[in-house]
Amino acid sequence: MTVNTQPATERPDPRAFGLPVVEQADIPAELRTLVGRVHALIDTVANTTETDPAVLAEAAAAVEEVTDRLAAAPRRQIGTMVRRDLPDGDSEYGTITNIVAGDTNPAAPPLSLVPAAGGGVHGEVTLDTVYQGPPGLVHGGWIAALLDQAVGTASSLATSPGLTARLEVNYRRPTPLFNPLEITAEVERTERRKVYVNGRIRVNGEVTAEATAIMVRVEVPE
Ligand SMILES: CCCCCCCCCC(=O)SCCNC(=O)CCNC(=O)[C@H](O)C(C)(C)COP(=O)(O)OP(=O)(O)OC[C@H]1O[C@@H](n2cnc3c(N)ncnc32)[C@H](O)[C@@H]1OP(=O)(O)O
Repeated sequence: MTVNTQPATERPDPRAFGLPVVEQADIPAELRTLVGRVHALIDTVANTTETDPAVLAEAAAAVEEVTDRLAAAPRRQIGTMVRRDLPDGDSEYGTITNIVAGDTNPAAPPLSLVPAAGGGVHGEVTLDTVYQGPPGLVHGGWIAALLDQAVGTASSLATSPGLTARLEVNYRRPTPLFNPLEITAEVERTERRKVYVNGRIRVNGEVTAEATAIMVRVEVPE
């Protein structure tokens, strides 16, 4: 039982599987601004107390008009990947619309995970009411989603990309909205294609949720 690390150069290039790759640096700043404003729109619509039918109808028409204008351009191919440079000089691929970490997904927080000094990955994210479950708290499914992303990224960077076969989440304390969530994960051991990974979310240094996972590395045809 050893932790087998694999250099980034041996990771499969998504283009070999017919998946387009976008360089993160090539995503237009204006698209990033649009993504941020649409996220703010989601949060605002979810929380508005506006009841004037005329105001609401006008807003819906304005959103429809913008949607139609953007829909005039072709949609991205499903499975489009983004290549990101990491601070340690390594790089990673992720799906560009990933619901947790996707650069162009307005519904994503987004969570950015980078290699941690002591091994594994870490990231920080603050969630608004878009992710609310119980009053003032992060939805349990979203806690699992954050942890799934963290264990998946830790496994991918330490070995090679895989799919989550098993994810067990222990919800120890409520995870609050509007507080920085510190997310960490690291590989414990590998057995053939199975990668055993642990992850956790901390708020003010206290663990609110932790996960154990088995990732199964995808087989890359020779
Ligand atoms: C930088 C990029 C970072 C990306 C991060 C992304 C994070 C997000 C990750 C996800 O959300 S993935 C989406 C959710 N997961 C899935 O949809 C996976 C669905 N399941 C499958 O596709 C297959 O079941 C799976 C690929 C997991 C395994 O099928 P395989 O046919 O490839 O594996 P196989 O059955 O040959 O088993 C290989 C080993 O894994 C073990 N295994 C398979 N499924 C298991 C399971 N469910 N639990 C425990 N072990 C399992 C199996 O016993 C065996 O162990 P041994 O080597 O000891 O014989």
